[in-house]
Amino acid sequence: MAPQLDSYFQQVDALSDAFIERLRQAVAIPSVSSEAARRPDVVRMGQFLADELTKLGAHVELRPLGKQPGTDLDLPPVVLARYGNDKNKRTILVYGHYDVQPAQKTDGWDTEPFELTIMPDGRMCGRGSTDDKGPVLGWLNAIEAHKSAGIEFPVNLLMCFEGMEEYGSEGLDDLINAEAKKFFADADAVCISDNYWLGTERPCLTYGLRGCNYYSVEVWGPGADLHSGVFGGTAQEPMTDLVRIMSSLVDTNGNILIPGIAEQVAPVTAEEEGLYDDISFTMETLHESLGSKTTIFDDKKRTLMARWRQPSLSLHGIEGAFSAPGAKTVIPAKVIGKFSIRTVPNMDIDKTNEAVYRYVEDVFKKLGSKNSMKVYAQHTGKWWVASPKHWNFSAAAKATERVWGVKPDFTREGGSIPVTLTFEQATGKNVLLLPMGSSTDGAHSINEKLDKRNYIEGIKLLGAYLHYVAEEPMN
Ligand SMILES: C[C@H](N)C(=O)N[C@@H](Cc1c[nH]cn1)C(=O)O
Ligand SMILES: [Zn+2]
Ligand SMILES: [Zn+2]
Repeated sequence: MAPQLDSYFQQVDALSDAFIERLRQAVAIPSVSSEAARRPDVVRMGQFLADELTKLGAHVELRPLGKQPGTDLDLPPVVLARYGNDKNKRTILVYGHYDVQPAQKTDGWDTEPFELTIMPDGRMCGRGSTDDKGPVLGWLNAIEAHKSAGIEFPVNLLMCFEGMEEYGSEGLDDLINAEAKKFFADADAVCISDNYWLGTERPCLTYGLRGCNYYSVEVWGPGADLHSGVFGGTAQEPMTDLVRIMSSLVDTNGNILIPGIAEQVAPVTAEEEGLYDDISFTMETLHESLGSKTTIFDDKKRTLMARWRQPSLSLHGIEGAFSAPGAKTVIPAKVIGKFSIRTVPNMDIDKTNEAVYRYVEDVFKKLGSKNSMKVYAQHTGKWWVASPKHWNFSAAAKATERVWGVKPDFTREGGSIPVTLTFEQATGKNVLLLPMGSSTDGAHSINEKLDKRNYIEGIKLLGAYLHYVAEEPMN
C-alpha cells in the first residue's frame, strides 16, 4: 500500500534542516492578530506563506476581508492556494492559521518568543511553533519533499490559511460560504491540523470540538481614575462590583453557577460511557502538561468528560485594572472583565447568551450599585461533533500507523476551531482534525514548543495521509 511512501519519508528526513529553517523564518514574524500594532506583521506572515507557496508551484490568491468590525484596521488576507488540478485525483481541502497568540519575554518565557530556539532535547520553542505555524508549514513541506523526491503528488491540494483565528476568525465564515461552490468546489474532504495529541506518545484523530462564547462585562462610574486615599470609602468602585460579578460565575471546582447552562447539556449515552476507558491518557501526563497537580478530578474518565463533553467557564482578565508590579493606589474608573464559556452538545449559542445576560444583570442589580454595567458577547462559535466512520478518517488512521507504528486514538478536543463546522456545512464534506503536536506543547502559554520529532514525523504523516486518501474507496 502507498508504495512511494518510503522514498517520501527519506526525502523528508533529508530536507529536515530546510524545514526547520522555514519554521524559524515563520516564527520570527510576530503575527499577533489581537494587537493592532502587529497587524502589518500578520499581513507579512500571509505574504510569506503566499511567496513560499508560489515558489513551490502552487496557484495562490490573497483574498482581502475588508475592515475589522468597529475599527479602521484592514483584516489580514486569507491565503487561498491550489496545488494540482487533475480530474482523476481526489481533492483535499486543508485549513490552518498563520496568526498567533500574544507573547512577550517578560510573561515568563525562558527564550525570546519570536526566535525559534532548539533545545538539546529536541524542543523547538517559539510562539506559533505548534499553534499553528508548524502544522501549516507541514503542508508546504510535504509538497516540497514530493517535488524533490520526484514523486507524483497523490491528490489535488486546496489550501485556506487565515490570519485571524486567534481573534475569532473575523470575516472567514462569509468567505468560506462564498467559495464553497467556487474555489472549494472540487473538495472531496477537509483536513485541519490545529490541535494536539492527548498525551505525548499516542497520536490521535479528532472528531469533536467544544464551541466558545466569549464575553465582556463593563462596569463604570467615576469620570476618571481616582486617588484611593481621597475617594476610597466615598465612591462606589467599579472594580468591586466587577469582581463580585465575576466571582459569581463559577466555583473552584469548575461548576458553572449560571442557571440555564447545565440544562442544555446532552445526557451521557451507554455507548459513550464505554468510550473513555480505551483512550490512552493518564493523569500523570495531564499533570506534566499542566505543570502541577491542581486538577479538579483525580481520575481519567471524569477529566476527559470535563474536557470533551461538559461546558466550562474560564475567567481571563480585567481590562483597565492595575496589574503592573508595585503598589499604585488607584481606583480604576472603568473596568472590563473577560470570560468565556466552552460549549458542548446540545447547547445553543443564543440560549446561552440569554442565560448569561439575564444572570449577570440580576447579580449586578442585587449589588444595589450606582455604577453602570453592560454585558455582551465578543464572539461566539458553535461546538462540532462529526462521524469518524468515513474514508477521510480511515486514510488518516492508516497513515498514522505507518508513520508512528501505533493505531491512533479517536478523540474529542476541549478547544475550539469554529470554522470546522462552517467548512462542514458549506462544503457538505467530511472534516478530519489531524494533529501534529503533543499535549505538552503549551499552545497559548509561555514556552510554546513543537518537538522536532513531531514536526518531522508530522510532515511525513500529512504526506502519508494524502497517499492513503488517494487509495481509499469512496463510501
Ligand atoms: C484549538 C485551536 N488551536 C485554538 O487554539 N483555538 C482557539 C480559538 C478561539 C479563540 N477564541 C475562541 N476560540 C481556542 O480554542 O481558544
Ligand atoms: Zn490554532
Ligand atoms: Zn490557538
